[in-house]
Amino acid sequence: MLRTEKLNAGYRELHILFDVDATIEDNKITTVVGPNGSGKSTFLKSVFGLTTVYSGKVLFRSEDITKVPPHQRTKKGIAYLPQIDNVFANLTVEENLKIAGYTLEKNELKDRIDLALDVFPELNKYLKKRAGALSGGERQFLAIATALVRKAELLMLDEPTAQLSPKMAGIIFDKIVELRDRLGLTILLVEQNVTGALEISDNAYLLASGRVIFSGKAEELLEHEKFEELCMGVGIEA
Ligand SMILES: Nc1ncnc2c1ncn2[C@@H]1O[C@H](COP(=O)(O)OP(=O)(O)OP(=O)(O)O)[C@@H](O)[C@H]1O
Repeated sequence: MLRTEKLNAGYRELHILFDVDATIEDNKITTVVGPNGSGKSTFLKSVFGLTTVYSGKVLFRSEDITKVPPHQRTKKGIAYLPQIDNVFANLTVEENLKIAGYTLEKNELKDRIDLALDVFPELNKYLKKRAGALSGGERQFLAIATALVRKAELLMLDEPTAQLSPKMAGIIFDKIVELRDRLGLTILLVEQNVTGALEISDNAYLLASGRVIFSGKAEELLEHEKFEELCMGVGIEA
């Protein structure tokens, strides 16, 4: 579904990603792990068009989208949910869902909201509540629900379980699996909760200092004899 080829990207003159080759397969969960500052979020932002790309390509369904602005990537079915500020805190849950689908015609909007609420029935009782008053987990539900209303096919989530209780993190992981299995979505995940994320993932990438140092099956990475060293950044040459 999505491929990057020799992607070099960063923030103006600050070069962060080096020659990143990645293939994000359809209907799979792919997790990007790596030490703090290794460029995981920058990778998601680059796929969404929020960084400076110096060279290389981003291909979505074989189309070169490297120069396509973010709002058009959204229209193509790519959703990027940053760790914070991923909902409108001052609007109600219902308003957030409606705004997400503002380009849809009325019946379709209703169908998409029904679908989102079917995946996240927990939100039903909060429709009139301000999003800012939701718990961290509920806010993640809402953020993902708005992506469903927007008809996302590739859903990129940046640390969706950050600051959540282990129980709520487990629920979020279960929902992510449901999005893959029930709705056929393709998920690209960045997580600090490495083990939890890899356990639900099909594929994995490990970044260190902006370079891919492992790519393969998630279980291969989980079972790697140097798993902890690799993921904590200990012993990795910068
Ligand atoms: N908007 C920005 N402008 C300039 N530099 C940035 C910006 N965002 C991130 N960086 C820098 O890019 C580098 C990679 O950051 P990034 O957030 O991609 O890493 P990460 O692997 O997601 O880290 P973490 O696990 O700590 O979230 C860091 O050195 C960071 O300071």
